[in-house]
Amino acid sequence: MDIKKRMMALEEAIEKANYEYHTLDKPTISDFEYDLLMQELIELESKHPEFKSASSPTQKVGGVILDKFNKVVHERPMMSLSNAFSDQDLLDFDERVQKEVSGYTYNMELKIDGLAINLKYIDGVFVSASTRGDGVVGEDVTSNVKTIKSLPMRLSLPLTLEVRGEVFMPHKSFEKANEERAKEGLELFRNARNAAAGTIRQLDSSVVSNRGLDIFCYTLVDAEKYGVNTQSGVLDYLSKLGFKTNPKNVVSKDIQGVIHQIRVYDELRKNLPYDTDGVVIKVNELSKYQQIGQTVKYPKWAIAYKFAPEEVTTRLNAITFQVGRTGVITPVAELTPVLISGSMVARATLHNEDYIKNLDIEIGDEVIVRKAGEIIPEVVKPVLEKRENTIPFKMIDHCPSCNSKLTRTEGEADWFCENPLCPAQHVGKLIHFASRPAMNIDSLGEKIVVQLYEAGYIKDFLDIYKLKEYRNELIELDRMGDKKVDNLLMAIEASKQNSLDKLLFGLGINHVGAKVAKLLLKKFPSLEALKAASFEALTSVDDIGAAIANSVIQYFSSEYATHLIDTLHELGIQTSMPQSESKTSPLFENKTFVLTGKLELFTREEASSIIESLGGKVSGSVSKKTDYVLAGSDAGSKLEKANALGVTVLDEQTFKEMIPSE
Ligand SMILES: NC(=O)c1ccc[n+]([C@@H]2O[C@H](COP(=O)([O-])OP(=O)(O)OC[C@H]3O[C@@H](n4cnc5c(N)ncnc54)[C@H](O)[C@@H]3O)[C@@H](O)[C@H]2O)c1
Ligand SMILES: [Zn+2]
Repeated sequence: MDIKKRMMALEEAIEKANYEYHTLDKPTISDFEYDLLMQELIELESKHPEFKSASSPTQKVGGVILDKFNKVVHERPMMSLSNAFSDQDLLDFDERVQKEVSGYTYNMELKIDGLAINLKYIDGVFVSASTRGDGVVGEDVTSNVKTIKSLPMRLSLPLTLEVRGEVFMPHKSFEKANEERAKEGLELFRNARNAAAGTIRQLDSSVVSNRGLDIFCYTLVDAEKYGVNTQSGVLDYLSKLGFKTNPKNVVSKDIQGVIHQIRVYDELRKNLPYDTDGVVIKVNELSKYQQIGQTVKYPKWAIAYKFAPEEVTTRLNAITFQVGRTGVITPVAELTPVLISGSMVARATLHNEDYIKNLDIEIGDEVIVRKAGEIIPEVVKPVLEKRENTIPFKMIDHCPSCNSKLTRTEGEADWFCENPLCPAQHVGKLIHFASRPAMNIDSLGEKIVVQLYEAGYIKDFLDIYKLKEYRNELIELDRMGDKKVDNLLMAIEASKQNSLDKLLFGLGINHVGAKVAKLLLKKFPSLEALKAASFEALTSVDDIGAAIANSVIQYFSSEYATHLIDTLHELGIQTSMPQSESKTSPLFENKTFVLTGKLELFTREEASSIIESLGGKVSGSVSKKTDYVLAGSDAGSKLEKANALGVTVLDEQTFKEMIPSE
């Protein structure tokens, strides 16, 4: 296997997951799967540092910051935690700590599955709250956090301080929120963490106040300034000041004690009224932190032990089939609903035909289902001892949507519907096209796509742009009305201005993910140029291999592609990158930039797209490989690091002057 390709594929998969999880609050893979991808990438990077990219997700904290909130620069970065999955990982962690310091103990806390929030108090009065964001810049969510009843508005002492904690949604609130959403016909929250994150990042505070969020606080920034010397002491002190802290923390004198206590926590957590996804182990003595140090992403004096996914037994009542946008058929287990890790599960993936056959799963079996604070639960195996009156599984041979005969290529696991007119595939493609990372037509969600498709208004995404001719008819549709239709039409018109890489990604060409779309357009800055590109020309682009090239050629040689390009012209949708964007500049070409602080002349997106369009790269963290750091006001640790490494720091004015004029 080509290691470099694998690393790039991992990066792309992790970045997609990060975006869906941290920005959209709508993950599509489980935390368990995510952690596996991340572990694999970390391992490959340590074996092949030559292939490690400066912008690797292993070097970055969390997500993108939403524009709808004001931005807040954290005076002290809000970091992530490194992970442990086994006793051995914990022993290794302890060994690393021992190399740096001695005479320490460990404080253990439940890892609450919510989102980290930074709280500021001045003279004992609550003033503001922000999300972690990318660790350096977060979102101002003061008015939403204010609605949390257990958060003290005034402390028992008139202190000025910064406290951090986890905002979470207790199971009761989660169930109530989903009941209400079900009544209103809204999409359900997938789990309590996503519900909490989605709630905190929504604009209407009155909605937030009804959602029953709660908070456990665990960090006091610069605690030693307040005469506190241990992490367990921080928890006591915070509690005295009036903060809610989690009472289950335990101090352990060594790593053996930690390993023992984790077993206790794993039992205990099953009966808690909120989700936990692990245990956070921190060196207890704060004075040792500096000596032990930190990486760009996490402190070395703490680690998060992640619990193995929770497994539950239930009955498999039926197996149904889903058709994806590429025509792939996925068997789905229809289960007797059970509560797993705090959410009700009624369906789980069975992956493919071989998975079911290899595990010997039959309809009517009691099955073990796994889910760890996560999204798509999976059937782990049947309980064979309990088998009674089951029906053997038989793979279907015709598409459940269009009834075409299914095909399966030798050596591959999946069955496909290859009918280009298959309705289920069309709907899947339309949903993908409108999704945020693609054309970002916010008001064109899954339900509306299905509705418009079934009513015959959109068959193909080009039809989306013709919807405005049917305004009056659309208003008459169920659950529509003029306001909704006008919003929809406006969002559609606005999407015409998107840069071409979003459109190219939205086309859903096999192997052309968001990152590959950008790479391709750098060299071939229009759909016409892509259509004309030869196999050799395509594969001459760094990181573009034969599979991608073949897939692009196949797509653009179809009659449909010619029709597509013509129609896009007629509709007034860009099929080429703006002129200036396709020029490169020697000052930018192959240079790596890092942005930090508050920019005034440009938004971060503008600065990034200027850099990328001129041939440069934008990375999230400063390293020796960084060429320039563009620093706005209030720049923090990245600026310090740049200075320490001798990286050139630009102010905005200088940066502006570097941009070639037309
Ligand atoms: N499913 C997906 O698609 C997807 C995508 C991205 C991330 N994730 C999940 O998020 C994780 C990575 O996110 P991360 O960078 O926030 O790391 P993390 O969740 O592993 O650990 C850091 C976070 O733990 C939280 N925390 C809870 N209790 C704490 C305590 N007592 N003390 C200190 N911190 C505490 C804080 O919010 C802190 O920011 C992944 O391991 C995965 O589980 C999932
Ligand atoms: Zn079909």
